[in-house]
Amino acid sequence: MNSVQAVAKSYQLFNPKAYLQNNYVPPRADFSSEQSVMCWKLRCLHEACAKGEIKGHTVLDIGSGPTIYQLLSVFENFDEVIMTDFLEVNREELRKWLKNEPDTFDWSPYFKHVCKLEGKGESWQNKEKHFRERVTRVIPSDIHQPCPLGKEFASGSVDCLVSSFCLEACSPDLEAFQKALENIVGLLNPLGHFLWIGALEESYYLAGEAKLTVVPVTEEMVKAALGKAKCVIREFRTYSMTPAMKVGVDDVSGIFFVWAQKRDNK
Ligand SMILES: C[S@@+](CC[C@H](N)C(=O)[O-])C[C@H]1O[C@@H](n2cnc3c(N)ncnc32)[C@H](O)[C@@H]1O
Ligand SMILES: O=[N+]([O-])c1ccc2c(c1)CN[C@@H](CO)C2
Repeated sequence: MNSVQAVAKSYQLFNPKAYLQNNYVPPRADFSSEQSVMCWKLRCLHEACAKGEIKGHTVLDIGSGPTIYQLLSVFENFDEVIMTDFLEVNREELRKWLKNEPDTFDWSPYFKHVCKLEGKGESWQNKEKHFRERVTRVIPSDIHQPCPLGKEFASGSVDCLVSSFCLEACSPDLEAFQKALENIVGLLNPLGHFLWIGALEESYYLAGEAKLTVVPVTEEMVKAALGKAKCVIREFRTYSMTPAMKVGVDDVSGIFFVWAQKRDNK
């Protein structure tokens, strides 16, 4: 078994509901405090999307997991949203939520917060309804394949890429991290936009029975990786985890937010 296969094996124990409880409820998702890491992430995504440049037909989310927050500011500027993950348990969790089935995660605080950020007076129920309508596919992905979505998706077939906490959490080492970045950027049209959130200097995280190994990356390493992947950085922001945000489910030091654009291949 090679190192990529070992990572895939470790994910067999990944528990979506435990993962959501570890990271997407207070204190990390405390909407009463602007200092919470989730308020920071949603602010970064909102401010980048509010500039009006990030728009087109298809936005693709790589390594969605069981979460949707990463798309709540970007989705309205696109005709279709494609969500993807390596694990069927995560794709099933997303499908159940999209069909409004019982016993799924309550994302309403997130919709309320994004409506507040946008300040358009839109009801959160309306935004939630629109989101459910806009997600057209929930399909498998594997960032370690040259064609992460399989042969159907030719290179340069999407207008915007989103990925949050995936590349560093699924790559055994920096070389695999770099190759995975180039694999997913290959899906992006030239001049397409890339909204990327990730963990800084993290070596592990927990998701129920699963203890996942993370390749620790620094701000400089992420910036260098983007340059090698022929992406121009439009914005790079970081958040340092405060003691209140350190809840014992990982050893993450900080979070990065990148708005990047794929270079034109002319
Ligand atoms: C830390 S979770 C991130 C989930 C979500 N995007 C978020 O922001 O919390 C990492 C995700 O990557 C997925 N994953 C693991 N190996 C992968 C691979 N080879 N290709 C794509 N996704 C993978 C896992 O199933 C998991 O959902
Ligand atoms: O602070 N957070 O909001 C937050 C959310 C998700 C994740 C982290 C931190 C750190 N670990 C990653 C997996 O590598 C997942």
